[in-house]
Amino acid sequence: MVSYDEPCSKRQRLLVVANRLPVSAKRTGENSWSLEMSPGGLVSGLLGVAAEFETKWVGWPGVDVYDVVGKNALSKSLADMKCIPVFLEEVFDQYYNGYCNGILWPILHHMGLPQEDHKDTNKTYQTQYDAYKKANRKFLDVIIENYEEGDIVWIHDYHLLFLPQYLKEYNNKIKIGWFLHSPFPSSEVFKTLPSRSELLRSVLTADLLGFHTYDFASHFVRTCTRILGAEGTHEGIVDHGKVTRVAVFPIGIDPNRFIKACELPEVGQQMTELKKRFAGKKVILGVDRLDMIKGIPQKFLGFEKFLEENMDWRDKVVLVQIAVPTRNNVPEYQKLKSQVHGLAGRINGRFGSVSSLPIHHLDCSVDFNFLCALYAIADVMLVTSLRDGMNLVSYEFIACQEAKKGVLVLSEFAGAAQSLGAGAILVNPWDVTEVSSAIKEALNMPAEERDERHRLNFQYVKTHSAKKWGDDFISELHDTFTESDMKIKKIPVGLPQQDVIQRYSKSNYRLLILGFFGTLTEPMNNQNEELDLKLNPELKGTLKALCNDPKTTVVVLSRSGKNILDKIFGEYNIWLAAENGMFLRDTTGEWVTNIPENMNLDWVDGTKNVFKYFTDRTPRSFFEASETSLVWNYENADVEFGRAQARDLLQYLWAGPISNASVDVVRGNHSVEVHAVGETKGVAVGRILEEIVRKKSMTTPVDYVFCSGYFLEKDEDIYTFFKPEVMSSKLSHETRSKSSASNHSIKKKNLLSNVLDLKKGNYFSVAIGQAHTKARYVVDSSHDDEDIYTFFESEIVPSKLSHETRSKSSSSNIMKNQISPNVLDLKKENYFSVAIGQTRSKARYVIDSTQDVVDLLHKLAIADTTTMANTVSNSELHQRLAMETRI
Ligand SMILES: O=P(O)(O)OC[C@H]1O[C@H](O[C@H]2O[C@H](CO)[C@@H](O)[C@H](O)[C@H]2O)[C@H](O)[C@@H](O)[C@@H]1O
Ligand SMILES: O=c1ccn([C@@H]2O[C@H](COP(=O)(O)OP(=O)(O)O)[C@@H](O)[C@H]2O)c(=O)[nH]1
Repeated sequence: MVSYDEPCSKRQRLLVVANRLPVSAKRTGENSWSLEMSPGGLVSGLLGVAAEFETKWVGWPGVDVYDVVGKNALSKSLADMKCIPVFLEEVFDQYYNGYCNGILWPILHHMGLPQEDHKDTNKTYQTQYDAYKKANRKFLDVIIENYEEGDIVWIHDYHLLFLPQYLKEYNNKIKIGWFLHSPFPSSEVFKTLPSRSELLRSVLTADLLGFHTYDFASHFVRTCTRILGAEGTHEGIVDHGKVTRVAVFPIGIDPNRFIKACELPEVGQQMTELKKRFAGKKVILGVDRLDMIKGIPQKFLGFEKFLEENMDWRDKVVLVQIAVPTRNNVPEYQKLKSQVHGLAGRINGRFGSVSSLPIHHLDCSVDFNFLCALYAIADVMLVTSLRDGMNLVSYEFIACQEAKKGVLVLSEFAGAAQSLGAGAILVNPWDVTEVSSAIKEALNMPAEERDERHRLNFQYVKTHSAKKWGDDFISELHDTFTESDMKIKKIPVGLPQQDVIQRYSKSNYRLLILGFFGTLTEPMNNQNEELDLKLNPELKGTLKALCNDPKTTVVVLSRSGKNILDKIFGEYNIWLAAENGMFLRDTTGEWVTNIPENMNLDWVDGTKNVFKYFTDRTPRSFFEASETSLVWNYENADVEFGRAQARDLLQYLWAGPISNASVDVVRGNHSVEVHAVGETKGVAVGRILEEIVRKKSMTTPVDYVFCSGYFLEKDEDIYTFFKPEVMSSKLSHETRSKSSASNHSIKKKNLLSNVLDLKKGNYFSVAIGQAHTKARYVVDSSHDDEDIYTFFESEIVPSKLSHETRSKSSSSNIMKNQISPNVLDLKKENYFSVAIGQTRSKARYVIDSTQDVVDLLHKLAIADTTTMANTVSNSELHQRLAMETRI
């Protein structure tokens, strides 16, 4: 029975959340319940942890209770044990028997997804999945009721994959750890699971993810890279800029609990009785839940072969198998029971006699003391799991064998094989001959070898206890949370929408600088190649309204070529910068080139050949070529293969066409871009400002800037463009080499003067979904383009610049030095740079999704006509826009 220390205010509060509470309830009357310890290693392991913390358990009490009287009485009894019940009621069957144990369990244990039974429309994959989500919400509700600030929430196992996400949505500050007690399968197996991405993304919202072994952890990381396209690093998983720590924590037991139990007179008595019962025979012990993963049929087949081949052992050995009933309502488990009974009957029929049976099979659980007695008298422990998270039974056997020093025969597919492999005889349970030989070896093993093997294992079991496991996990969770908290402090804040709109409507001349790909395009899933890019239909009316507003100038900055931008934006009164500003188009549709006269483009043909070569050899990759840049994109290809190919491609490029060329190479998440030196979005903005001033006879200075998009780091100079330190920063080596650009700018100096009047709060740089950005704000998505945001900033001095980015940032600085003091009147608050979908941006603000930018643009489009712009619904906005722009 579980016991707990008295609460102590100094101890860390811990909410342990697992499907199963450590005690299971049985109704003894309307108002009364009896509680007994729940079976399974998860409970055993956690009992060793609970006393260290001020622990409360949240979980299912092992019974369905529907009546209020019963629920209240049970909750009260459980409260004494520091247990809080989650009543799963009508969702239980489809959640636990269905989704958890019928679908997830086989997948996690490499057993394949069962065929969906289409005849049973009440229990489909979808209904079970829905029940699973509902059950996770029920757990959430109970946690919310009991959560106190500062609590650590430690979630356990595959039953609760949605809980980290639900909890973070409720309160992002809750420290959440999640531990998987089962194995994690190879990505090829996990891939077969419908909703695989949703499940992975949810669990990745936790702060720390733990696995028993390195193999399981690396399977998980690899699955995330292959299925989500996330990045696996030494820290864990980086997905959309969010880092989730992944680490290995092998569980243990409380060894002293077993050692002490073996010293109890009552246990001694049981041991004597057992020895008497099996006198003259060696005892092989199996203790498993009656589960497919435990390989009980394989164990019996191995034992049968041993008896076949070793006649002299037939009446000198007995296999005692405790098969603890489990998940009785899952059809696969019912079938397994008949199969195991059939095999035991066959073997006993073949090799038994009137006076003795080779297999003693018990379909029941046994009490703790009797279990210890069994462990202590056994000569051999036989564990033949086909796949097992850890297998604590093998640890418990070792803890009880100080006197006897019996032999552990252990499946190489149990997590325990990694920790107890040195002392155990490892077997492949599928290989019946190997199991048979291992039994023989174990039974015949000399005492010295048994001692040595036992010593190794006992040492491990003693030192790697459940307490150590829990301490390690919680301390890692603390560290992870503190680190991520520190990182979060550097993250730009969410975009203050109301402020953006109010300042917009109060300003006299606004500049909206927008990225194209991923910002104004249709949602990313529908876009495979740049040639297919289309303007997000939701934005057509909005853009028209903004472009036609005489007080607003809209600029679209893109890596795309002139033709694509012309095709898409031809009808708009808009400024366009193609190929990252190498070409500019004003509102009349006239393009001007910004390519320096002496620009060397000799590298282009050779680079195209390399890109073509890799495109041919990397299924689903493609490349885009414009006059001054080339991009090879593998976002639709197999991620790992794409990354390996990208590394090779770079070797080819550096060894060949670009070895002496004046180019920048930018490695995106799923792309490699090569372009002529000197084009960043920051530089482009400088040129655009010059052109705007040249072409428009401006009487009012620009007093509001909103800048948002997915920008590569190199392009983030746009965010800091207006910051005084940057404007006055010393010119570096690279800047000097761009002197032609600077001369050009100096010539424009007078022309640009007095054109900007930007108060600090009127500048909004917004990264989409990035935490480390130069933009002032962030929204979320997947494309990889940044440097534009810092163009308008001045406090941010560019951090260490890579070989590729140095030349660009400096060239944008030179533009800033020349332009901004004269053209911009941008008080800090009047510049809004917004990065999309990134967590490492220099933008001032961060927003979660492109849709946030789309909605904001809708609101800006009508901001002058309504003071309620920030409160109207999207459908209302659409209606108003439709009227205003007659679309
Ligand atoms: O709660 P049940 O459905 O009856 O199942 C019992 C537990 O089975 C699994 O246990 C695992 O945890 C052990 C400790 O980490 C590990 O040694 C073993 O290999 C696993 O099978 C399951 O993961 C638990 O959630 C269940 O409670
Ligand atoms: O009748 C029994 C026999 C065993 N166990 C316990 O069940 C756990 C099994 O854990 P293991 O990690 O081996 O496998 P799991 O059942 O969790 O998959 C061990 O702690 C055993 O002491 C139990 O509760 N009742």
